[in-house]
Order: sequence, then C-alpha cells, then structure tokens
Amino acid sequence: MAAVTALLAVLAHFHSSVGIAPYSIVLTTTVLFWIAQATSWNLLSGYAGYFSFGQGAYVGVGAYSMAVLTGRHDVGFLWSIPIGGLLGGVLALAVGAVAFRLGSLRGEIFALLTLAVPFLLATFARINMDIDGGQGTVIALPAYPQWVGDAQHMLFYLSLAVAALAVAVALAVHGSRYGHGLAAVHDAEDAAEVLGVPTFRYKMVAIVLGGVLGGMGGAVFAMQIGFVAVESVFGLTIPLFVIVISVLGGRRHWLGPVIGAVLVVVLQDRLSAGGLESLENIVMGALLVGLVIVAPDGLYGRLRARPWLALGAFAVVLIGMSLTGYWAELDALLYAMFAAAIVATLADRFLAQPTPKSPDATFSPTRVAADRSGRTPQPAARAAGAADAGATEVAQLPLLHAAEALPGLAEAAPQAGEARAAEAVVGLGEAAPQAGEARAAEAVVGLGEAAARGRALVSCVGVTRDFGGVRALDGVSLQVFPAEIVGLVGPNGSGKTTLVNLLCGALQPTRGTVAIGGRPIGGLAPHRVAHTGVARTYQIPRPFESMTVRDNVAMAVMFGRTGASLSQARSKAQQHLATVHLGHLADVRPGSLNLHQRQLLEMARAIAAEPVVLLLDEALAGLNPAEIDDAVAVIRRIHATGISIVVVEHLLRVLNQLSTRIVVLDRGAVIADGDPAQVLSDPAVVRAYLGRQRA
Ligand SMILES: Nc1ncnc2c1ncn2[C@@H]1O[C@H](COP(=O)(O)OP(=O)(O)OP(=O)(O)O)[C@@H](O)[C@H]1O
Repeated sequence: MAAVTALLAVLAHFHSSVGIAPYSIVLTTTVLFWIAQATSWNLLSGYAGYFSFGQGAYVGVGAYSMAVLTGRHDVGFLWSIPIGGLLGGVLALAVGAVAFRLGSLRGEIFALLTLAVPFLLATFARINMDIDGGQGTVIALPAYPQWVGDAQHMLFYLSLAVAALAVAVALAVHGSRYGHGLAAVHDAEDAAEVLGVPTFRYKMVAIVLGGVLGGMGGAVFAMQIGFVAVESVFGLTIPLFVIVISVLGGRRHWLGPVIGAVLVVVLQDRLSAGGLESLENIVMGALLVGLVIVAPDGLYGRLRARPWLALGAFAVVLIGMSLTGYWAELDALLYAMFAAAIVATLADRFLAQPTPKSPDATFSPTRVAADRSGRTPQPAARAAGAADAGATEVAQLPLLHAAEALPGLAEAAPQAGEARAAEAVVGLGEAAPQAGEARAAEAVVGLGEAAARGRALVSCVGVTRDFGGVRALDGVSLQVFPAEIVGLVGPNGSGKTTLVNLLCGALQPTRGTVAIGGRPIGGLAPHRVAHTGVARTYQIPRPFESMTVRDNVAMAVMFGRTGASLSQARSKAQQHLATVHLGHLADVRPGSLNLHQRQLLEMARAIAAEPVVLLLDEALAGLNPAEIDDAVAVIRRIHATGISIVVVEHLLRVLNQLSTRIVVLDRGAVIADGDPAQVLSDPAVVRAYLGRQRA
C-alpha cells in the first residue's frame, strides 16, 4: 500500500513528463475522496454490520470546520484538517454513546438515528450565523509551498494522504484481533459478547475512527469544491454514494471500497461527459438495486475468486477499445472494468463449481430446511416430529433407546400437542427406576456431596427477574459445585433460559445476587463475566457465519480467559474441534453444517473459552436419537476435562442418565433440587410436567 501511495504521488508530481493529462489528477482526487469516505464508513457499517446513513454528518462537520476556521478565524488549512477530524470524532463519539450505550440500537433503528444526525446538523448550520446561516461559504485557496505544484496538486496530495490513512487503518483492522471482533459483532453480536468480545468498546472505536477519517476527508473536500453549502454536505448524496461504493466493492474487506470508488467515480465522470449528469442518482440507485440482487457481497469476493478471468476480460476490452481509436481512454477503462465485474460475477452461475462434499451422509432434507432457516423446531413441531420419528427412526435406534423411546411415544400420542410428554413420560415413568446402578457408576454427585467438594462455582441467591409485568424468575437460589452436571428442567416458560441469561451476564436480576467463583457479577458486562469462567451455548445456534468453523472456535480462544494470537488460537481451536468430533469440518463455513453439527460447534466454541462452568441451553433440541447419543457422549467428554456443566433440557430420560443433580423450575421458582431419581419421581415435579390429574 505504501508503494502504491508513493507511486501515485510520484506520478502526480511528474504527470506532464509521463504524459498524464491534468484532468486525470482531478479525477483521481475525487476517487481518493470517495475511497476515504467509503473506507471510513466501512469500519462500522461494513466490518461490524451497523448500517449508517450518517456519513454526510462527518463530512459536513469536517467541511464546515475548514470553512469556518480558515474563513473566519484565520486558522491554517493544515491545522483545520486534523481539527475537522477531531470534531468528526467527537460527533461520532456522541452518536455512538446514544446508539450503543443509551439505546443499544441496531438494524433499522440505528440506521434511522444516523439518518437524522445530518438533518439536525443542517438545521443547526442554517440557523447559526456563526457558521454560515445557510448562505454557504466560499473557501479561498490557501497559500502553500511552491514545490507542491499547482493547487490541484496540493489537493491531490492532501486527498491521497487522507485516503492512504483511511485504507491503512482499514487494512490494519482487517486481519487483526480487533477486526475479528468486529466481524463477530457483524455475525452474532450477543454470542460474541458472551464469548469475551468487548462489543461496546469495539463499536465505539469503529464509529470514532470513521468519524475522524470522515471529518478529515470532509475538510479536504471543502477545499476541493471551494464552496461549502448545507445541501452539498448534509444531503443524501454522500451517504448514497458511500453505500453504493462499499456495497459494490464489498463491505467485508478493506479493498472493497477502493474497488467500488474507482468504478463509481469513473462511471459518474462518463455520465457527466455524456451529458447525463441529471441521471446520475437514477443510475446509482439502479446499480444498488442490481447489486443487492446479483452480488450482495460485492465485487471483491467475485474478483478474488476468478482473478485471471476478470483480468483477461478487462485486458481484452481495454485493448480492443483502445485499438479502435474511437473511444476515449476513460470510456475504455469504464467498459473494461464493467467487463471484468460482469464476467467475475456471472462466472459462478455459468461455470462448473466443485461439488461440495456433504459433511453428513445422514443429513435429512427436512432438517436442512430447519437448519437453513435458522429456526429450531418449536414444541408443537417437536410433538409432530416425535410422532413421525416413531415410525422411521425407532427402527434405527440402538436397543437401549428403542426400549426407552417406544413407551414414551406410545404414551405421548394421546397427549395431543404435548411434545415433551414423549420424553417426560419416559423420564418419569420408565427411566427413573432403571437409572440406579448405571448412573451410580458414573459418579453421582448429589447436592450434599458436591457441597463437600468445596466452594460453589456459581451461586444465585434470591434471584428475581421481571420483564414488565411478567415475573420470569421468582426468588431463585441455586448453586453449582465443581464436577457437577446439573440438569435444569421445567415446563415451557418456567424461566430456564432467563436463568442462563442471568448466569452469563446477558441479563441483570431485578433482585438478588449472582456470583461466579464467589465474585458477584452484578453490573458486569457479559464479556467480563465470560472472563470469570462462564461460557454458554444457545438453543438456536449462533455461529459467526462469515468465518470458518475453525475460526469460530479460534475466536473464543482469542477472546477467552487466557487470550492468544490468531495463529495460536487456530491451532488450539483444532484441538477443541477434535473434542466434539468436528475436526474434519474445520475449514467449512457454519452454513453447511446440520443442526447437530452446529450445536457441537457451539460446544466447541464455548469450551475454547476455557470456562469453569458451561451452560448448555437445550443443546439437544431438535436432534434425532443417534445425534442425541453423540451429543451426550460429547458432553460427558467435556465434563471429564473438569468443566462443571448446567444442562437445560426437556429430555428427562437423557438428563436422568447424564446429570449428577437435577433442579426443577416451575413458574420461575425452584420446586425441586437433588438426586435425579428422587427429583423425577417427586409428585410436585410430575404435577408441574404432566398436570394435576396425571399426578
Ligand atoms: N425478553 C423478554 N421479554 C419479555 N418476557 C420475557 C423475555 N424473556 C423471557 N420472558 C418471559 O419470561 C418467562 C420465562 O421465559 P424463559 O424463556 O426463561 O422460559 P424457558 O423455561 O426457558 O422456556 P422454554 O422451555 O420454552 O425455552 C416467559 O413467560 C417468557 O415469556
């Protein structure tokens, strides 16, 4: 990048000697302005996925800083550029504080907030006579050293410096630990936070960097346009162009906005040259629509996948058109770039793709549909699924499961719609009496025994959590001791997930205290709670979809309790993947995993954070019996490494075998806590699950 920057500077300086037209300097200056703006926008909106319509605000603040400071206060232009950047950064800090701290705004609400900011600033500039009162400000050309060349050269060098700075920042962020953190925020922010990524700080740094670079670029832009008016900086043109450029080039890579800026500025220039200036916004809008449909990830990825094909198309069109002598150089350049972009984009559709190897030969199409939609079968669907599975899957079960499942299914059928009855009946009616010996051999640790082992790893005392008028948890007290596997059960809506959210710091209790390792976690951000030794999985897996399976796990190592560099984290990640039997899928993206594999990935990611307590929230939901067997074996293996586990689960027969203790929640309160066999035959528990009549 330094070489390209130096080359551009040298070419500009000696442009007449090497036959470069002065107009090319003007055009490149414009390209550089948009590179700086799109790149700075991309830090938050591309890398972290917080789509902003407010880039004009930072450009405007920078431009007005230049106009007011040089025009009214005799401040030198070289000082006005960093001051513009500083003020852009302060504005970004304020926007970030409101959006991320006060409101935790995301998605369209964040976009709306950022859209409002330039409008507010425009009004402020119009009514404030110390700015320009809406009249606009002419910026006189400042004095500059003679060796620089003419004024256009000076603007070129300043724009080059700001663009180079912006791209250098984006490049540094891209491959860094910080960049991975932003990508995790983009893909699954909640999951990133509970893995240890300080998401608030990361977003604030990204928005402030964007504001500083945007403001600096705006200050130079003011000199370039020579007349700053509210409409030219605070209007919708700047955000529209920045978005088109970044989406066109690609938002997940530092090179994307650079590619997009070159293409869009040359297109814009050719439209103007052809007298079609008035159509500019229509063309940009149409381009955006086309892109969203054809190549939503942008050109960078497509060009990277087919570099020689794209280069070939570019060269053929450029040379062919130049040889005809009919076309201007810039026309030929534009058409050559379009040819490369079109060929690279359409190549995937028309050229043969390597057939992706199915990661799982037993992958069911219905499960694929469920997985891809990102949804987990709901309880009612689970009932239907259980009934359907009765016919087809029972025949394939290992004997032990068939013996357990058949009575469950038989009894579940009359319980119309009660999916969990299938498992519950087995758990309560059949499994409990069978459990004794086998489980005893697996080190049953009751509450008393566990207590004897030492201090509680997790301790909740009198925890209540209200959501408006709904009391999800009501005075829950619970402890988890070393070496335990605590099964947390209860009917739907009894508060299990809420409790998990409180234990990992994602929610704060309305009353009561939660302590991890004796340390109260009240008020701690989830990423800090993660560093106290708590990790969790989600009922609906939340992998980082843009990363490979290996990098998903490496993220947890990098941001976990011990921390590590990316390369160290990747090799450790491989070990954790082996623990959950996913080592062979390390290089694929989570999108090609089935539900079971996604749950295993959740587990690998959680243990990679090296927790002392692992919270598994319905990790078996939606799995078939063979997958449940496999998941249970993995859970046992994790437990054998010394991690205490809390398993939230509806499958009582599984919990009966797996848990060393079972805690039952009903309507937000603990109604039983103790040895699995005793708890599962407790009339109060049976009543909570199956209703008063059956009990
Ligand atoms: N963010 C929220 N806002 C409002 N109410 C909530 C929220 N989260 C949970 N609740 C309510 O709190 C109660 C407990 O919900 P929770 O999800 O913890 O139960 P659960 O036992 O995990 O249920 P399930 O087994 O269906 O997952 C329910 O009444 C639920 O509607």
